[in-house]
Amino acid sequence: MFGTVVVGVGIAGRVRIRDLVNPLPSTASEKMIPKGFVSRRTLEDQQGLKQISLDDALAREDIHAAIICTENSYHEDCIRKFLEAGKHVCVEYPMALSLDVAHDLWDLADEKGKVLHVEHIELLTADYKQLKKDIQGKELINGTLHFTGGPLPPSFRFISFSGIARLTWLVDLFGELTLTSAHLVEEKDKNYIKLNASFHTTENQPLTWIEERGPGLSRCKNINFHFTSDTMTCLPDAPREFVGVFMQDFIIFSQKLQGQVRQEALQGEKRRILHCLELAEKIQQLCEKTTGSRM
Ligand SMILES: NC(=O)C1=CN([C@@H]2O[C@H](COP(=O)(O)OP(=O)(O)OC[C@H]3O[C@@H](n4cnc5c(N)ncnc54)[C@H](O)[C@@H]3O)[C@@H](O)[C@H]2O)C=CC1
Ligand SMILES: C=CC1=C(C)/C(=C/c2[nH]c(/C=C3N=C(/C=C4\NC(=O)C(C)=C4C=C)C(C)=C\3CCC(=O)O)c(CCC(=O)O)c2C)NC1=O
Repeated sequence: MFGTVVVGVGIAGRVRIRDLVNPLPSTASEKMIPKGFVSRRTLEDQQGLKQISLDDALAREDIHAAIICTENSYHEDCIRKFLEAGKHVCVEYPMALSLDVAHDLWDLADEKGKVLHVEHIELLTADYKQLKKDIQGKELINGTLHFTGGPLPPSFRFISFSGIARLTWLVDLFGELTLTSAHLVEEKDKNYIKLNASFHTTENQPLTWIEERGPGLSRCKNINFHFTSDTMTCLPDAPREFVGVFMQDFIIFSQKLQGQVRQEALQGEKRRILHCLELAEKIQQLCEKTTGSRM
């Protein structure tokens, strides 16, 4: 049994509390025992769960794992504290805001012999699983993934990190990428931002990622993938799965704690996460170079 706390009570944190309090019967998630939640604010009970202090969460011996759902700017500090206290960690993406920090945190997890799991629910949606199946075996000529969404607060940090889910899609679909260019358009007074990043696949085929955020833009992903066989211009519309994406991720985390995930799978996942963070960092550096300012 693994005593577990949720840290950070925003949209993701509330969903995590829901899943922790209602594990899916006959899955590894049943071994996770809710012990409370941690927040910088003083909050009333959440879905029957009590608030506890960060210090208590770190010190208590009946707490073995933390699910970190704070804004991106707090991930590093939170992960470090829980790993140092000898707890397993599940963190919402992006795990860190630089490649160095990410390496450092994995090293700390290894040193402590604890699981460091990074949520990537974008790979668990029914639509994505269908897309991956549909693309299998096709030869890419070129492609674009264009995301739009509402503005994020500054604590979600640079757009290539807050939007790492789109990068993760491209890498999971087409393999490791090489960045060829990155360009940022920002209209701060309008709360509008647009990133345009270009890559080559290992086969030298071009891919473009556009991440656009501004008031009135609804969450949407547009694809335009040209293959030698055909062209895909919309996402497949797969029926919703019975088990929600955050619950699927919670089960994977629980399986990792129980030693039920193979080493090769863990290593592959870590390699993908680090590769995406490396690309995100290179995009940030290139954008800062071209605008000449830190963002
Ligand atoms: N919402 C989602 O569907 C997903 C979120 N994530 C990740 O989860 C993390 C958290 O994202 P969200 O929960 O969506 O963000 P959010 O803005 O709802 O919550 C983020 C943090 O803000 C704090 N917070 C919220 N309202 C506050 C207030 N009025 N005063 C002080 N603190 C407040 C919460 O305690 C929480 O720690 C991010 O790293 C994000 O990238 C990842 C995948 C999906
Ligand atoms: C309605 C308002 C709404 C908000 C404010 C929201 C926030 C939100 N959703 C995210 C990802 C995500 N959010 C979802 C899904 C959901 N997330 C949800 O809050 C709900 C209700 C679903 C619906 C099932 C998924 C699958 C991702 C992963 C990235 C993606 O594929 O878009 C992220 C992480 C950063 C990012 O990838 O953009 C944020 C901040 N999502 C929303 O849908």
